[in-house]
Amino acid sequence: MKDLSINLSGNQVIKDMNFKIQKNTLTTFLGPSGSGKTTVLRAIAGLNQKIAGKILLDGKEIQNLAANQRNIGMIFQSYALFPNLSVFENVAYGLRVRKESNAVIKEKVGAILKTVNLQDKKQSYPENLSGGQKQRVAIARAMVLEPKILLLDEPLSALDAKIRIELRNQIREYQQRLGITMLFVTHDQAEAMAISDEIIVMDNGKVQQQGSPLEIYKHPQNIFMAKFIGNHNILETGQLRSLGVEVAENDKSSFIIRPELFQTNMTGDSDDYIVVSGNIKNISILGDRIEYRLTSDNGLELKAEFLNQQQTFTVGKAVKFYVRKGDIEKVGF
Ligand SMILES: Nc1ncnc2c1ncn2[C@@H]1O[C@H](COP(=O)(O)OP(=O)(O)OP(=O)(O)O)[C@@H](O)[C@H]1O
Repeated sequence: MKDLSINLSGNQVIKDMNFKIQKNTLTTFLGPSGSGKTTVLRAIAGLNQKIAGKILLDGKEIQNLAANQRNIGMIFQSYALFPNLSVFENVAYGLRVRKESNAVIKEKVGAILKTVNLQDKKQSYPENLSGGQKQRVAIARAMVLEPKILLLDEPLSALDAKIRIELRNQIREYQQRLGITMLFVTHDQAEAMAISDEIIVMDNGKVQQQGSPLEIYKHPQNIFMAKFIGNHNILETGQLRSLGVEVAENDKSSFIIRPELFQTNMTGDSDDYIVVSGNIKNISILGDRIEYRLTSDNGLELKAEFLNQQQTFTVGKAVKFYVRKGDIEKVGF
């Protein structure tokens, strides 16, 4: 994608975006509502009227091709199945349009229904399927055409939490097993982290950062990223100095301490740690973890998270928490 800009009704919704995705990987667009994720996906699929910039697929420019000449598949949140066609015929539809023979259709549809574990539903109609099954039909219908890239726009958001997790893992498994290039849109961080090779974080029509889930979590490039991904404590220079960390007084950076990096004991050389003494102000049980909000003796409000099997504290208790100096991440603006 080179210098992509898109105006919708006079609004510049996408602003000079540049990014690359690798073949046979799963890349996710992650960003707040309105950041432009769907607009970029539609541009790749050829569903936007007018764009500026270049879209290259396998080194060839495709931005001027009609949608049906791009060999790109797209899956939406609403499954968009044909209600009057069986599961088999829904999946076979695109192959029939391509005038494939009945023998080829039978073989390809059979194989893909096996992949998505719906062989025994091939005669069923969409109204008799669960939401997760309908979405698997939609995925099979797109995959059977062997698109060069499969675009998935919030495909799981209509499903309940448990099915959503199951299906996201299945999508990742199909992608890896069949070696498909997928571009997935979500605003759910956990979903993006769980299934992606790479995440492209968007805000306000621009790429904020692209990298592996671990890279973007551990090394946010700017303050937006630090705030957007995961839970965080953000300290300014003076606040960090008040905890005894040597930082130049005129350093304008911000410093991030992820709450889960606090420890209740030092496990190495004490010179490598900062010590935060304070009192527990508030406790939130997060399920597998507990979040403590504490007020430090020098007046900072900080969050610390621990697995809940570890030692637990009560509100008002005086505590000492430790964090490795090397775990404090410095970020620019
Ligand atoms: N047809 C349109 N005319 C004018 N502005 C539009 C149009 N469609 C979308 N927009 C604006 O473009 C911006 C990006 O929209 P887009 O749907 O791509 O965001 P998104 O990141 O996919 O959001 P969501 O997660 O809510 O689906 C939004 O500010 C939206 O209001």
